[in-house]
Amino acid sequence: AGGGVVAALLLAAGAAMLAHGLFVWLESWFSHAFAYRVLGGLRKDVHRAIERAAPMGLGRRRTGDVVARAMGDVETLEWFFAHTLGAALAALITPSVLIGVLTALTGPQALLLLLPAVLLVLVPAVFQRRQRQAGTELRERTGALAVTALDGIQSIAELLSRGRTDALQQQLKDGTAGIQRVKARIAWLRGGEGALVEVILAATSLLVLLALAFQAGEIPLLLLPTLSGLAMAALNPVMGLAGILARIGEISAASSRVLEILDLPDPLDHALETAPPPSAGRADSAPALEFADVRFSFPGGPAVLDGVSFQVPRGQTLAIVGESGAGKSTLGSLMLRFADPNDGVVRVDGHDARTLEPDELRRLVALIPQDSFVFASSVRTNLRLADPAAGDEALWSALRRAALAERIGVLPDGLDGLPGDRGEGLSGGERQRLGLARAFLRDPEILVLDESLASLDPELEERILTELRLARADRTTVLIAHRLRSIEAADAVLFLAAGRVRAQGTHEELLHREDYRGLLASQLPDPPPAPGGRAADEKGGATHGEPGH
Ligand SMILES: Nc1ncnc2c1ncn2[C@@H]1O[C@H](COP(=O)(O)OP(=O)(O)OP(=O)(O)O)[C@@H](O)[C@H]1O
Repeated sequence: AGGGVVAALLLAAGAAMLAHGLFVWLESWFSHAFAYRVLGGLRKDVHRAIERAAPMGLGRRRTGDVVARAMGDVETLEWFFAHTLGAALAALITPSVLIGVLTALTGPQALLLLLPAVLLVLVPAVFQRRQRQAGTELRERTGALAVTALDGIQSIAELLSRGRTDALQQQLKDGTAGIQRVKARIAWLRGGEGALVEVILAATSLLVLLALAFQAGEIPLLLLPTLSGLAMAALNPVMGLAGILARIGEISAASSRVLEILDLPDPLDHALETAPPPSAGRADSAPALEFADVRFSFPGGPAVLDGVSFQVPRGQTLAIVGESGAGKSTLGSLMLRFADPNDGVVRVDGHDARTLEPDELRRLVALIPQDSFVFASSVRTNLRLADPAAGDEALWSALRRAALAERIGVLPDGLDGLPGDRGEGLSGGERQRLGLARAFLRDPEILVLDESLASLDPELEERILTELRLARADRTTVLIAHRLRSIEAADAVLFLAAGRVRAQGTHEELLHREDYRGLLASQLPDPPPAPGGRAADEKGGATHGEPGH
């Protein structure tokens, strides 16, 4: 009879091995497919949240840390999702089957094996609080190190010029040492968990042997090793699950960091987007751009714009001037719907900007920032950002109008190349012109230039302003400008001070104001002899002094 049982056991073991192999394979495939499906969505959501919030600043979060969250933390979650489901299934199925077989062969005392199985899963819980603390600290330190490394690369010229690279290296060293310390603590905790697991296993195998020894009369001796082997095999997958649960601290830290990104406040008010169909077309009589009593503040901050009202008729150019920090760039951000005002309305072509989807609005309005971002790619790719379908002819024409064709023409690879990793082989002004070439390519109805001509010499500035005028007669342009030449080129000037409209009118009109002349003092020619100048001042004060017009 013993031989029959052995044959049956061997057969069962062979079948179990096959089933196990198949299960591992399917599980791995399924879990990964599942994890990547779930987390592919998560990655997208994380990027969307960053995209929403980033133009107006990520608060006190720093780029390197945000990148660490979007990449490393999401990856940790991916690992967890990809492995936990299968491990949990295996920890359920394998012990149930094996303990069932053992119960059939040796009697109900085999059910006692459930006890160590439960104990093994509980081990991580003992260490969980401390693991979570260590996990959070590890994630934070990793993020901080990423910030230091990224800042270090981006500020390298500054650091070198100040002889501060030693300090950076020290910081990197300290950061790494800090991470090592936390990792050592985690290893210590894991070691404790491992030891506890080993103790439970050793006790179990001892008890199994003892139990089998007591039954020695009833069970063929030959079967004892097999049976005790089966008993321990029942606990194996449980240990696998316990191993994954041991990382729960790190994983919960990663997920709360990712959730923090997903919960970044949305600076846009989407409630009106579905309201009136914007396809109703533009109201030709309406100004291209209008701000009506707009107020805006950053979360928790003071008012940056405080009751700003102005209009720009279609085809006209408005220059926005004001001291540093007056709120000029913030005005530009609201035109692009990087944020919506707290109060008041921004209208584009007569439509409340909040009724236009951001993408739709940004087809009408384009912003050229002071530092146009140059991607680590070719000139062609960099330009096609503005118009993905543009052919070479259009690209060259845009480059010509941005006065950059000659410089790109002498590159060995032409449009396919780009000097430097991210255009470092171009001068500041050339990079700025690359940004302007994007504007020519796109030819938006409303163009906002935020100090985008600041790095150009006066001739180039003049030339680009002329090209912009020629390119599209009905274009409305907003120039955020410090330089006289740009301001003089505008049809009207909006003079902003501390978030309020100090005055508006033509440049000539505003020149009568002392504060306006004060702002431009270093660029204005010496004032004419006394009598005329003083009279103009007083007259200007009376006509244009009232704010908000
Ligand atoms: N992301 C932000 N979070 C909080 N406050 C901000 C943020 N960005 C700008 N501010 C503040 O808002 C105010 C207006 O800034 P803004 O950039 O609009 O000024 P600006 O007139 O364009 O200045 P500059 O000529 O120096 O570029 C400033 O006081 C600035 O400190």
